[in-house]
Amino acid sequence: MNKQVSELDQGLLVVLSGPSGVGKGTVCAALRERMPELVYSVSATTRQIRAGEQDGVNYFFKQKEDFLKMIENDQLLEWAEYVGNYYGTPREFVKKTLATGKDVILEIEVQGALQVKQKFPEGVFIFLAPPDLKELRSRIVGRGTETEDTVNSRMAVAKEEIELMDNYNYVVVNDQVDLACARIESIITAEHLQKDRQIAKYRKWIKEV
Ligand SMILES: Nc1ncnc2c1ncn2[C@@H]1O[C@H](COP(=O)(O)OP(=O)(O)OP(=O)(O)O)[C@@H](O)[C@H]1O
Ligand SMILES: Nc1nc2c(ncn2[C@@H]2O[C@H](COP(=O)(O)O)[C@@H](O)[C@H]2O)c(=O)[nH]1
Repeated sequence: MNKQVSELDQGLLVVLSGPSGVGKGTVCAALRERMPELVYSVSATTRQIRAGEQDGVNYFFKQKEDFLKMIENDQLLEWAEYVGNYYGTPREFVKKTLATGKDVILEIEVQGALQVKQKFPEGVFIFLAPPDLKELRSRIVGRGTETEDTVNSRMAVAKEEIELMDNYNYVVVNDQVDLACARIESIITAEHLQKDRQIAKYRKWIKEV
């Protein structure tokens, strides 16, 4: 693990959230190619592994008992039950990575994002939005991973999630993957330049001189 930095130089916690099928995974993967320094937090889940997914890469796939133990032992920064499965962010990895000055990105659903906001209001909360709901359904269906029932459940949750957009700092429409990535990259760059973060550092230096 890299050296720890002072509290003022900690990395940014970027939370990319939004309805299932909007393209969080796709945009996040493209963003990590553009910004290889951005560290992706691998979540834990109890859902079944999909074809092409790898344990420890896409998710840490857990039995329900093991996931519940992680909750009991306070090992998760946030967790949520989503359409019949549990999902959560391992706390220690995020904490340690931010402490080395690196930015971390979480790709999570809305209940979890709101929990992170409570605990970590200085994070950057980005809602990835679909161009419209018809396109959202066609992306979930087009991915070919869900039954008709789970498509309907995910769409029902999506409508509730869109109502919660107001809790985020930014809304980025994922009309085209490269455009969405460019918008998110600009947000991250701007957040690093945000004046309160800069002022705190200069004040510390002035005190030290
Ligand atoms: N801008 C886009 N235009 C068209 N299709 C897209 C776009 N972004 C993503 N997709 C497609 O939409 C589908 C869903 O994308 P993806 O799996 O990344 O969504 P997600 O938000 O991560 O979903 P989940 O939350 O369920 O994991 C995929 O088939 C992906 O290729
Ligand atoms: N609250 C959390 N939500 C998470 C986490 N990891 C992923 N997710 C979200 O769950 C849904 C469903 O994901 P899928 O892989 O089954 O399609 C989706 O919105 C993910 O973003 C997490 O750690 N916490």
